Amino acid sequence: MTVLAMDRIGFSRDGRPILQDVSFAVGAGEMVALLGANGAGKTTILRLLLRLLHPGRGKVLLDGRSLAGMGRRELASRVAYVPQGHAVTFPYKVRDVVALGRLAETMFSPIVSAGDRAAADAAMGHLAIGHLADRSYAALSGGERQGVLIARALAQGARILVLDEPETGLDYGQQRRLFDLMRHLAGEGYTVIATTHDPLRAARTFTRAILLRRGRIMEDGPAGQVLSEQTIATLYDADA
Ligand SMILES: Nc1ncnc2c1ncn2[C@@H]1O[C@H](COP(=O)(O)OP(=O)(O)OP(=O)(O)O)[C@@H](O)[C@H]1O
Repeated sequence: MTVLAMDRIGFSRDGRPILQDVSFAVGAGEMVALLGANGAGKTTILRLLLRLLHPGRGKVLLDGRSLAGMGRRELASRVAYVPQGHAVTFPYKVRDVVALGRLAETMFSPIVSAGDRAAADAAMGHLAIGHLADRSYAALSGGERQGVLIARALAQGARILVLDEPETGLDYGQQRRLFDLMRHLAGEGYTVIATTHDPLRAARTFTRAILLRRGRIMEDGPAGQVLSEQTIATLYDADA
């Protein structure tokens, strides 16, 4: 069943088309890779899904309802963003970073309740990172940080996770653990949508790939089939 969809989306900046006629529908339990050359429009799609941008044409639909009329709180409880593992200078403990996911529920109240703490602990337990709870977030490795940011998204209560190049800066082992985790969550019915610059891994790991070329969908289908040598060559050859 479709949980999140784009219906004939068009988006321009300064009169320049960035996305044209982009349509797709994603169901629960799908793990979707969004691939394309630099500037193809991947991040723009993520930002539209999170309603950080508004489409010029078409609609983004969550459970069949347009995002346009949805409250910020409702949206945040359904769709969570996992940014690239960013560096922080403040000495937050991991538990506090995960509890920040509850801000969507507490409407930005600075008070984190016992319930919020319990949700944060549950999310860390779910991802088997409870042992990091009292560590400083700033002192974690890139892979550990990504795990914490995913826990924050789970603490938010969202079942749809939107990740921006989650493998960036991670070594091979950390990448593998991260993708295993994403696959595990998809197996539990979470919807995972991630941009990536690694077509070979996407072909092996994701259930589905959407290939974006110059703001249009070039291919959309089972990742292992869609990501052939030929399509990968076309996708990344800007002059072709
Ligand atoms: N704030 C902005 N103002 C003007 N143009 C922008 C802005 N953000 C993005 N763009 C343009 O929109 C197009 C799509 O950008 P987007 O970031 O979605 O691409 P991407 O596929 O995510 O690229 P990358 O792989 O480099 O992250 C690019 O041509 C980019 O220059």
